[in-house]
Amino acid sequence: MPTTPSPPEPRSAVRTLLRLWPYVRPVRARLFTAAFIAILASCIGLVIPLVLKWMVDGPIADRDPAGVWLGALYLLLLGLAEALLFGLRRWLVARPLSRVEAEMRAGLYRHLQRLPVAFHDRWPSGQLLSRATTDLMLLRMFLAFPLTFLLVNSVTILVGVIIMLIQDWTLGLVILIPAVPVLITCVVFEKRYSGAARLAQDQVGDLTTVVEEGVLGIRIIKGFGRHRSQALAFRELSGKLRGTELYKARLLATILGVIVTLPELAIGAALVLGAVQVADGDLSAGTLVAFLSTALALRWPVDSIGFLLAMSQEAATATERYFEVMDAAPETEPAAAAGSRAAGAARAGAAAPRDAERRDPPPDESSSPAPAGRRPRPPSPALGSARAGGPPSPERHDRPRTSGLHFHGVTFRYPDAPTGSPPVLDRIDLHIRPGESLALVGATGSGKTTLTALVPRLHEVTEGHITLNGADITRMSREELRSRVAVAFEEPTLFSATVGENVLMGGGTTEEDLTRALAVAQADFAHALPHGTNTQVGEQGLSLSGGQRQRLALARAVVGRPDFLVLDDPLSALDVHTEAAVEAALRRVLADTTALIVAHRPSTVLLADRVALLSGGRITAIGTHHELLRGNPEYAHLMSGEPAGTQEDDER
Ligand SMILES: Nc1ncnc2c1ncn2[C@@H]1O[C@H](COP(=O)(O)OP(=O)(O)OP(=O)(O)O)[C@@H](O)[C@H]1O
Repeated sequence: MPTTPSPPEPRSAVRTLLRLWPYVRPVRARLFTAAFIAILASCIGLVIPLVLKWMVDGPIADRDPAGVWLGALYLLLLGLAEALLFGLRRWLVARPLSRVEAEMRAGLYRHLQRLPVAFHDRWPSGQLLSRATTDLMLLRMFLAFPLTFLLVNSVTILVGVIIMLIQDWTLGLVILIPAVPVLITCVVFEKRYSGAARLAQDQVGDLTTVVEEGVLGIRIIKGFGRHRSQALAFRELSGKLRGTELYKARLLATILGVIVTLPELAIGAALVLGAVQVADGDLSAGTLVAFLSTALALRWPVDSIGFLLAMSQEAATATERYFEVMDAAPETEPAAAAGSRAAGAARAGAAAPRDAERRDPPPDESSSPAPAGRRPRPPSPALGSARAGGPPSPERHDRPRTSGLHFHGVTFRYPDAPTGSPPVLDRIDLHIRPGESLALVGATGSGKTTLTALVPRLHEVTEGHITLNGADITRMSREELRSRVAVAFEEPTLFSATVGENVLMGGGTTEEDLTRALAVAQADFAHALPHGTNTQVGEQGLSLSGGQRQRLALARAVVGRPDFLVLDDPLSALDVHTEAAVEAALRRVLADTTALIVAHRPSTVLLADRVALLSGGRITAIGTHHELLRGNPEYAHLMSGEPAGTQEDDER
């Protein structure tokens, strides 16, 4: 399982949160209006003690019932206005903030799609899922509540303290005494809480990964009776998370204890001191009532500082975690991609120059003749002349033109490989001629899958380069490259969509494309499904058999009539009869498609014109199946499971 990448250097919560500005900017008018309304509502709350003072020193002291009723009416109106304004604030922020959350989530998903495979190899899926769900929810809550109320409460406390100082400055100073210890506690709390919040959110990510693996691997877990050990692993992780959450709760309890107790003590002291002053006649009873009412009105703004700071810290951590992904560099597009894209667009409707390239022997074609008896080929009935083609991209002329798929001195090392370790692929030179299919054979772990992944640029070569009909693949836009190269992997991944949608993901658009591709892949079973090709396949296609999934993946690879096919052991899950039928259909497709096929079995090798043996990171032998079988002991050993009776086929 990939490990969680370590968090970056800590930076201040405010600086981190400021990175949200581009997302908040479009709704800033509503947010500022809402904050202004909340400040207004909060300050109206502070007027209530002043009305009380007027009532106590005026109508109540004068025993004037009409004045008391008027005062009560004022209080009612002020209370109503405060409630209405707070309601209006909530209405103003609810809709725009859910938009901010949705935009950020869409941005994250878009970016994840553009990140290279090497990034996904490094990052556990649970860490990405938790960023897209829990972290973004925390951010929405922060924008809706703590962001506004840290401002509103600060202004309310400031205004309230000024009012109290104006009422009686000595009592005001008594109330202010706890300010210093409260501030120090807040600073200490923030530091400790930020570490705990980060740990908890990372642990949520790890837990998500375990849940996801448990759900996706449920067959293995049940098959091997591993549910107890899996539950134990889950319990251990959730125990760790619980420990961190309890630590957070203890920190929060400490700050709340300080924040609530000290101001209460100060209010108590002010009450005693004020009562003495009233008794001495130095202070009016109304002023003391107003003073204490103001102090009590400030209790919630002060008490809430603790959890507002905690929520802000969690939001800062969520922002940090969000941007760790957003800051990762996406796959780069070459500068020439724009021109190439235009060329790609033109390809659909233009005559096929690749066909022309095929007609004109490429420069090196003479030096590496096609296997006897295989050329010239008739047009394929399956793909025929309708196959998409187009004018050559400008960059096709950058290098000496070699048609087909060409590996030029390609070396590859995984980015996370230990330094000094030998490369997985070492100076690979391989040429697959236009229309030729080449089988790649090698021991397990020799790098076959890695080599095939370099063609659609799922990984970038470390050294050397790969060309398609003479054009360096790094100089094509990915869009163009992937429209020309189709892949089918040994593990056929399907998506929660209909059979038809899964297949047409490969590029075709029409019902005919779909029917033809299903026929080529011998996947006609799809028509017999309850809703035909509109039948939903379950998550990852798990409602289908392995062989059915593999055939649909194959149909997806051929549906777009690609120029280049890369097949990674595509028939491994098929029974012998289906395999023979798929092979027969594939042979027609391969007749004019340039193909690289990873093969483990002679039956798959026999689909290809030539075979290359990959060993120790290098191509150590190349020739026909028969030549290698006779002349290469390693190849003969790898193919030694060959069933009797295939000899005749070999001679074809
Ligand atoms: N994402 C990765 N990061 C680091 N190393 C990897 C990664 N994927 C594969 N490898 C390593 O690269 C080597 C080649 O793996 P690869 O999957 O290409 O072999 P293969 O020939 O296709 O094997 P098989 O026939 O078993 O499918 C192996 O040693 C493997 O451990």
